[in-house]
Amino acid sequence: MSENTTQRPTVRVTSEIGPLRTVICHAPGPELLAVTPSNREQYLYDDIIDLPQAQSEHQQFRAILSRFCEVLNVRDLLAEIVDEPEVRKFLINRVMEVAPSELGGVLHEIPGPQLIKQFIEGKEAPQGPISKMLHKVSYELPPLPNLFFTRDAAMVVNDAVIIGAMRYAVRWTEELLMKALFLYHPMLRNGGFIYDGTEEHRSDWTIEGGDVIIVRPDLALVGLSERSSPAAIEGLVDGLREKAGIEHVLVVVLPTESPAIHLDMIFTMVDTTHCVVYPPYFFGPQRLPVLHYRPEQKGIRAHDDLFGALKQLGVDLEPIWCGGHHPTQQEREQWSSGCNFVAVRPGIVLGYSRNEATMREMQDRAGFRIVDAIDFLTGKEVVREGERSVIAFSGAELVRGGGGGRCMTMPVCRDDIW
Ligand SMILES: NC(=O)NCCC[C@H](N)C(=O)O
Repeated sequence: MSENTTQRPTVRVTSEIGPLRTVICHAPGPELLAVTPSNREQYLYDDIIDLPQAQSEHQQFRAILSRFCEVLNVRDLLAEIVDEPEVRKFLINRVMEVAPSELGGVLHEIPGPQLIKQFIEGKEAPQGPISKMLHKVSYELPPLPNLFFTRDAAMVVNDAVIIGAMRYAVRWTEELLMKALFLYHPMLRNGGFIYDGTEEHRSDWTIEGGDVIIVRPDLALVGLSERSSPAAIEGLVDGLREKAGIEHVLVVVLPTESPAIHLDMIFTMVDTTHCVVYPPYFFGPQRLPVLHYRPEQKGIRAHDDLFGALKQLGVDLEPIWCGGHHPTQQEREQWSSGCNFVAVRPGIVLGYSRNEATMREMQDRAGFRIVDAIDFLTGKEVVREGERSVIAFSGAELVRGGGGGRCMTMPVCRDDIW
């Protein structure tokens, strides 16, 4: 196979909002059925998802996206490369390191589509007498119920790629699937890895995509969160400068105990001039500290709020308050991914319709038109470029997985806007 880094890159992301051209998603599948009330915490779930309902919500989400860009699916992309001996060997050997079992030899013999199915949906181990008696199931290959949050296990920054170093082992196989795609898939040629989480399993060296936000080609926000650690962020910044031209990193320091696992659960950009935020974390005495890190100078400077720090770097962003101005609604809607929008054009974003107070705020304070997903898909409502709109889709089941529109998309190509 030809090397994915020797030809001109096909991936490029220099902002959060530039016109989206290509995005990677994963339609939730039977892997979600592995989650039960007794193991949900281990699988990083707050609740149990109804699969058919989640699938239909996700289908609607992808249908909206596909009106604006090419939507690639993890399964299809893997299917297109898995029969290459090098890819198959990479996947099987590396997955066996993460989840060792007797299966290795068997996996080499099974057809490509079945192999991918087992990697994603997992493979139950035969029940022994104790498991039978105790009504327990174990897995030889772990299922990946968080894979539909494609944002987290890989990130494109400019022309280069970060492979996540996932905080919890239940998401480690996701890193490998993503790495295989960026290593071998001809549609995903890139400028190389800035950081490769598959080589990094120290528990205090972790970085996940929900914590990486590209504001400008030279400026990234990184959340220091439950999921992304100081050591990994420090390890990342030199690579961000050398491989991706990032000169400024603003580290937003989230509290250790937080309803937000990632930065993108409290902050997303929705236009060149606007972002949606969880107010208590940015305004008032509980606001989060921000550290300005300049890789080139190795220096660090503390700021006491994000907006001040951004202004000093020439970024003037107007915050829209998630949940509006009522604390109860702010908290409720933050929980249901009310800050978590994905932009398909500057000023055109997708978000969960249940977050009504946030939507009203976007309408009243920033002139966003609220467009119902069905009306958009049936052509009853048209979204025009240059006219601010939020396409509101239902995600009552999807949200139980712990994320929203941004979490469910990994942009691989956006037009530059600055
Ligand atoms: N960027 C995001 O916030 N992604 C959501 C990930 C949810 C998933 N259940 C997790 O806990 O990892």
